[in-house]
Amino acid sequence: MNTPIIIGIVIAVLVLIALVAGGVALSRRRRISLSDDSGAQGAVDGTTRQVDKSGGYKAGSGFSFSQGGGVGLAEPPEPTAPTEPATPAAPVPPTERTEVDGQPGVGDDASVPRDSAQRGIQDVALPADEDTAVVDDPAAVDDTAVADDTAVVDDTAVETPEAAQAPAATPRTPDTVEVPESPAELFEAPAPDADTLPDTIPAEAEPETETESAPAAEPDVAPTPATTEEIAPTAGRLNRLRGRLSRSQGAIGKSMLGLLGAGDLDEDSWEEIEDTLLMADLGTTATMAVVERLRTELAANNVRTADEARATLRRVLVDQLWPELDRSVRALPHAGGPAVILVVGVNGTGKTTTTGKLARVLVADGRRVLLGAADTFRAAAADQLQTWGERVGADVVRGKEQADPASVAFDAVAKGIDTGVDVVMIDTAGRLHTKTGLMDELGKVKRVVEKKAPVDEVLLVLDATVGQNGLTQARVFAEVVDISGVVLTKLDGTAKGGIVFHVQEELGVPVKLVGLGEGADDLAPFEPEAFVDALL
Ligand SMILES: Nc1nc2c(ncn2[C@@H]2O[C@H](COP(=O)(O)OP(=O)(O)OP(=O)(O)O)[C@@H](O)[C@H]2O)c(=O)[nH]1
Repeated sequence: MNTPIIIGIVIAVLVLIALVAGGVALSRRRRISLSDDSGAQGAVDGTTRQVDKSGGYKAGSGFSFSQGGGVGLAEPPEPTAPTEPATPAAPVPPTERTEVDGQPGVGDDASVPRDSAQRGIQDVALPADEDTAVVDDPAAVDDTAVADDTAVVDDTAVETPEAAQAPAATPRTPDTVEVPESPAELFEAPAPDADTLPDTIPAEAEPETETESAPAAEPDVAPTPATTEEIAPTAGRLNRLRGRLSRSQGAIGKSMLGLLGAGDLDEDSWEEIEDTLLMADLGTTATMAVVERLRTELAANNVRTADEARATLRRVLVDQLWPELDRSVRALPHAGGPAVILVVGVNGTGKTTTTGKLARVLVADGRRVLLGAADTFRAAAADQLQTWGERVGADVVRGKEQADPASVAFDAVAKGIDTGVDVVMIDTAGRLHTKTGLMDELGKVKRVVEKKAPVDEVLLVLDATVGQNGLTQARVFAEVVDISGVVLTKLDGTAKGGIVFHVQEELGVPVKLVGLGEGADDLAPFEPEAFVDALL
């Protein structure tokens, strides 16, 4: 063989080797093989972190409360403009009801309410000297939104409390509360569901009739009974919530880890991963972001083992939950007045239950809590709240059925200032005959309360089991009031825990609390790391 032929053969072999090597590298970038190396020490990034596989949600640090500075009204309602999320999501204009699954929508009611015909928004009397505070802030009042707000205010109708002189509220430990020695006691005697508790409202506790012309009577404050149920220490009782996210764990965590650990990740696998996330209700934006980051990180970090993949998945999911957001509930008193929390949402999402559960946590924390039953739409709602008040050791201000909710809310805040409580929590109505009626009423409740004290926190309660409809509801509420936090309830009853990602993405507002059951202590602070650990 002559030399040129030998050189040609060598060059051909070299080219062939280069092509094969290039092909392998390319295929490795597109397909990621994972071996089951769960016993191996050392994970990606050199850490040796052991991931909790128990599926337990451990919000070990308890609830975080802070002082608020007041939450303003949302921008004057642009009828079709959705609230701008912090991270731009595909703009979806608020629509009328879109769901077809029979779940309640904003302003819907399953049956025609018995008082729908005569119900309207009534005028509430306000002190004259405080009117200017609101008039000064044109954004705070949109009288076009509340048709009968234009009526003349009767200054005599509400006694003006000495708000400025109200003593600064100091936390105290209620002496009627017995704290159990061990959280185990709570397992032995779970709290009954509020809905199933007997109606304990005595006949004489029925509120006085409120009329526009008559001077407002002292708000009807339901007295706290002498003894209350035992309240669990918040830190210990959160252990009870272990396993409540098991359905979402199966749908997100197990599915994702199964796919990532199955071996070669080709395009079909990535499509399956995408579908898994979408089916768990993460929404398109969060799903695409998670998939994109997973692809990049798995390739860049040369992830090869299932443990490494799990660590990567955990990091990506936690980051997508915006762990840097402030999730403290603004429930601490300030500047001589109580914190004011407005609890809003459609009917049946768990507003009253959440109000009761949160009041329970606050009371256990040594705070004095006053509850305002501004859901005057149905008497049972106020009764339910009053039952909660009795359980947790909080007074309740309520009005007559069909009383103006804004008036009840105003009375509650006034009473809270007078009596020096730490926090006033106002439970609002979740239904009216029309969406417009509900929103007008809610906007008015907030504006009227703000004549007395700033609203520190507006908690939107969403039912995690209703999926996309919850987002539609959320957008409608966000148009009317500045939502400062979301409470996602019934996460125990759904495999779609991914809604947490979607809600935050959509509203740009942090999920602060999660409801994980019907029990009095089944409310937990939302912690991204603990939540993701519970899923994986
Ligand atoms: N499984 C589960 N059920 C919950 C949770 N939170 C609330 N519920 C239940 O949901 C139902 C409705 O709760 P409510 O608190 O009455 O809801 P609401 O929003 O106040 O309803 P309206 O007063 O009609 O506006 C009750 O049976 C609660 O026990 C939760 O986190 N998990």
